[in-house]
Amino acid sequence: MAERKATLAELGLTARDGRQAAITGLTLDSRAVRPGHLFAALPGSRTHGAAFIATALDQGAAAILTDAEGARLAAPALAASPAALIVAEDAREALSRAAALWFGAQPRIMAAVTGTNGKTSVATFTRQIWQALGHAAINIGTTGVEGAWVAPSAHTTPDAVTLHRVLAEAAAAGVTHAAMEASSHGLDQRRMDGVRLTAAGFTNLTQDHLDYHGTMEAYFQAKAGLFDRLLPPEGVAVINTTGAMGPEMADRAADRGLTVLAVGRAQNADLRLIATRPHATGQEVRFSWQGKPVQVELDLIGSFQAENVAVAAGLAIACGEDPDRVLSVLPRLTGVRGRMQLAATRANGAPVFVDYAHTPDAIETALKALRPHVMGRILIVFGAGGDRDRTKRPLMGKAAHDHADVLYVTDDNPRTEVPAAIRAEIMQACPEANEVGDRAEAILRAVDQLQPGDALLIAGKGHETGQIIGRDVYPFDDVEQASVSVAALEGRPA
Ligand SMILES: CC(=O)N[C@H]1[C@@H](OP(=O)(O)OP(=O)(O)OC[C@H]2O[C@@H](n3ccc(=O)[nH]c3=O)[C@H](O)[C@@H]2O)O[C@H](CO)[C@@H](O)[C@@H]1O[C@H](C)C(=O)N[C@@H](C)C(=O)N[C@H](CCC(=O)O)C(=O)O
Ligand SMILES: Nc1ncnc2c1ncn2[C@@H]1O[C@H](COP(=O)(O)OP(=O)(O)OP(=O)(O)O)[C@@H](O)[C@H]1O
Ligand SMILES: N[C@H](CCC[C@H](N)C(=O)O)C(=O)O
Ligand SMILES: [Mg+2]
Repeated sequence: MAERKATLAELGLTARDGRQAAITGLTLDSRAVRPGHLFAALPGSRTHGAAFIATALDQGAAAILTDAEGARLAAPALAASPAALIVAEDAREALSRAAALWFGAQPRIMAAVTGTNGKTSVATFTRQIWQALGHAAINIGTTGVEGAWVAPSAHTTPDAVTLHRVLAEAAAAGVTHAAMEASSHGLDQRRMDGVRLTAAGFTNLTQDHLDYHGTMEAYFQAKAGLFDRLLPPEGVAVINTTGAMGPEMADRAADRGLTVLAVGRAQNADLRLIATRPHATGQEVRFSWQGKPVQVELDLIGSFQAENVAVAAGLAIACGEDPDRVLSVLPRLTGVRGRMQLAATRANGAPVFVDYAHTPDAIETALKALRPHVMGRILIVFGAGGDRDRTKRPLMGKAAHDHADVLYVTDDNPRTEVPAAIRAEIMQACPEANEVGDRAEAILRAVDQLQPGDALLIAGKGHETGQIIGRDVYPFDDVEQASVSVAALEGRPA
């Protein structure tokens, strides 16, 4: 097959001096530049991509897309090159729009969800609802691309080039519906500008990622970009108005003239969550759709999951599904890997749950969700990630102190930080905790303590399969460690 080429105009770009180029591909990583490629030299958190323009030109780049600073930084290399130079006010946005044009196809119906906690759950449930209603659907996010088409993913919101490639390949494979996670980093970095959305959802906003955004206000503004910028005027905003900062986000969407479909516990919500009744393996939930009550059985633990299901159902409805049919398939939803997952059970009946809670609010929510299921004590094993928001660490410690009975503070991806220093920051707020740096040992010790009626929550890593120490990733899986520990203590093979 002849190599595909596009003009700059076909990618919505104009070179500074009107130069033309025949583009054979797009990339934002100089290491991936091939002859004829457009290299996007983007401003980064560590360096400016302009530092790699000379290398990209040496490798045969036909065009460079950058911002004014990048053009200034790489002026000598650019002056000596025949490559076209495109200087954009926001080079990230220009790259995303060019990627959308280069790859072209997207699933016909696309929904995105943002919020501090619950994105993966909502995106997965939305995909499951669509599949149950007979559509070829995928979800894209922290756990990769899943559903009717499958691929791994390094990011919750993939970079613009990867994302648009995935959307085009999935569409070519027949996928008609996609639900994706919009992370605050992804929104801030314009990774998903160019995605054609039918609806967008919001779960909640509580503290995380202040290392990146600086303030909660800036974090909120990044998330609000989904409704301010990405959702087209005819799009529907599905908002959990009883989630933290839900009313503020609903106001933002309404101010722009978007249709708001309110979900959650508020009396006037379009899709209202009236009550939940927990039992051993799930919960009975009473919803109402525009005033008409419906009772459904959910095979999921935690009333927060009922809220996530409400956002997912709202998204499916906003994308055109019949509300009665959407509500009728909710009992078929299955849990997301590493989200309140029952990982093992001791011979005395005590369960071990693995959950991805890695923020103060998520730890509190997960522990409170477990309480109605537990007559004895709740034990928790948790840590906090290195090279991430430091200020959340004591708040995570406090949430565990306030809502669990026995605490084990351990390591969770220390990355390049000193693990003991991270643990000390958590333990400022929970000095009574047992400190066990080695995560496998912490899990074993906690499992050993389980009495009849107790439950253990292993928080923070969920579906992850590695422990990041320094720049190395060591195999580690909380679910596996839970069953290995139970087996070792019960004297039987795992
Ligand atoms: C803070 C952050 O978001 N960083 C992401 C960002 O990097 P950056 O722009 O800061 O890159 P940089 O290292 O300063 O380099 C600047 C530019 O030079 C380019 N470069 C760099 C080196 C080289 O040899 N050649 C080259 O061209 C880079 O591609 C980049 O465009 O763009 C890179 C390329 O797409 C990402 O790989 C990188 O993700 C890093 C690894 C990361 O850890 N990101 C996390 C925080 C993240 O994005 N997380 C969210 C989820 C958060 C949540 O909700 O929990 C996510 O969506 O996954
Ligand atoms: N609606 C919610 N409210 C509060 N906490 C929640 C909610 N949904 C999930 N959580 C907690 O957050 C954890 C992560 O859930 P999930 O993976 O769905 O969120 P996420 O937003 O995708 O996270 P990430 O930002 O890491 O991608 C869960 O394991 C649970 O502890
Ligand atoms: N997407 C989140 C995941 C955090 C998970 C936790 N295990 C950690 O490493 O902090 C982040 O990168 O902040
Ligand atoms: Mg996620």
